[in-house]
Amino acid sequence: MIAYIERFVHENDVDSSPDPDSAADYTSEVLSDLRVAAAIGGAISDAGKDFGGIQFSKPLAVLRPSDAADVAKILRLAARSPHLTVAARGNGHSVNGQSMAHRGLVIDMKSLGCGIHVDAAAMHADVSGGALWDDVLRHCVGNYGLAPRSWTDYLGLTVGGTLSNAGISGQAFAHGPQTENVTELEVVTGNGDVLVCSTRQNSELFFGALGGLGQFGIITRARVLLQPAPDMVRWIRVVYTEFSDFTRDAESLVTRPVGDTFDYVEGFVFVNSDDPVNGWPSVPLDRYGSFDPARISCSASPVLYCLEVALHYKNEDSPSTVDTRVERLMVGLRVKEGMRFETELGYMEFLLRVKQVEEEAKANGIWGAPHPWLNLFVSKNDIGEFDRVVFKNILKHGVGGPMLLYPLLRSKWDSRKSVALPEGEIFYLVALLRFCSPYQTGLSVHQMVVQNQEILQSCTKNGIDYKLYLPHYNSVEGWKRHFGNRWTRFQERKARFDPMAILAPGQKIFSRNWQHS
Ligand SMILES: Cc1cc2nc3c(=O)[nH]c(=O)nc-3n(C[C@H](O)[C@H](O)[C@H](O)COP(=O)(O)OP(=O)(O)OC[C@H]3O[C@@H](n4cnc5c(N)ncnc54)[C@H](O)[C@@H]3O)c2cc1C
Repeated sequence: MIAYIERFVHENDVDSSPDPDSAADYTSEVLSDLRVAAAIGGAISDAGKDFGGIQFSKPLAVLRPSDAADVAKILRLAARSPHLTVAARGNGHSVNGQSMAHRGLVIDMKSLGCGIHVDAAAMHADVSGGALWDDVLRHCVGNYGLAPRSWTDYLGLTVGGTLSNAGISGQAFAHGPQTENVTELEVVTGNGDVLVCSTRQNSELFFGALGGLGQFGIITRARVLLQPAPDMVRWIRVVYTEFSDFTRDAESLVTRPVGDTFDYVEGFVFVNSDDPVNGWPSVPLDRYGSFDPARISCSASPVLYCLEVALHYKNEDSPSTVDTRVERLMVGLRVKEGMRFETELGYMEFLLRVKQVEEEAKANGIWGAPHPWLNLFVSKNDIGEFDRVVFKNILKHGVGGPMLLYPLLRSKWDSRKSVALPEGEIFYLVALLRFCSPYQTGLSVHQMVVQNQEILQSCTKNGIDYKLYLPHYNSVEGWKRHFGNRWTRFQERKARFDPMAILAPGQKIFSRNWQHS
């Protein structure tokens, strides 16, 4: 049964966009067909905004289904209208309106509940598409001593939301993104069919939905692979002044055989200054650590680089065993004296590390402020040029937040899935995680958006091979360029699984009458 519906009342609605099929009237019909009482006038403004805080929309209603059958019912009813669209909203942590449905229906995926069922013998968990990853972590580790293999840095995201993109963090070099660590999905297609899919069953839907930007169906369940959870983590940062040293060491670590390298490899770029957010103070791992700028040569560039690695271990491992393993893995890395920082913490604490940042940012009022983030995958061949043009020039003063930079391996990404990647085996994630402090002087939100465009234009001008991660374009031409020779396959999957283009309108890829235009 649908658990609850909130419906938007267009009071003082000055929106002049066309409403060709009297969508509001039609929604009333849909709601009455669902045979549930609509809570009219409830606040649904949350569904009209997202973490990015740049795009806003006015949905007609927010629906809170309790299972896949309810979701199917909503989609079948929406299909009876020529214009109604439906967006699955995970935790709304998109930054460009991707989980919105302007004048459409928004499904609150969290209403499906966590629904986490672990099969310890088979080493997997069946998890609701609306479950948050931090709930998955707590349940699996707390009750079974098991954990998913691949994560995101921040876990306040839903399983369906990250699987619709990729889901990457410092484990992805070894295990692939989260999309490579699920073996089965239950998906409600745009046709309103509830299908179980895997590499062997309904495989086209399985490959399409993973990284599919919500275009082919709504993921209501995912089977997530598990591994034994460690107890503790040794977390290390190493600072480099030379970009080539940083990339050489990072690439060396991610290309070593699994078991012969760290369990987690990431990195970031920071500003060579005392700026508390972008500069030296952002490096030490604990409050007692300090960064000694005297160790940085006067001729160093305006930005510096930090490799970040972590090693898992068990409580029963002696400190000397852990030290020996760490030092063996550090051999060959170009670590300068005084430029290594480290700490030890519990595995759960490590995976939940961004939660603390969230709490502090909420207290400072910057969590709720706009986030004009830009995420890119840049080919290894062009990352040196990217560093020269973007980090050392356009971003030499930072972005008011982390600038992540770390290598990933294309061979860990199944090309049958929907994610678009640049050429070559090694490519880099570049994540410009901009935060706007209400109290800080610096670029305005608009200027940050313009700077993002400037970065992309510079990439194009300099022939840099890149793809947007968490992509957004406002034109079909942009999407065609993004998918390149995979665009035809993407369209064919759309025609098969969501031919009326009901799903995920906030991605702005297809419109409801796309097959006739
Ligand atoms: C603070 C923060 C940290 C982040 N860290 C990382 C990171 O480390 N690694 C990383 O890879 N990403 C990261 N992201 C990006 C994040 O993975 C994506 O934005 C993701 O889509 C957010 O999940 P969500 O549940 O909020 O999805 P939403 O924003 O609600 O939805 C995203 C898209 O997926 C669709 N969708 C949602 N649920 C489903 C479903 N069940 N089935 C089908 N489609 C669905 C929506 O319609 C929408 O199009 C981060 C984002 C934030 C805000």
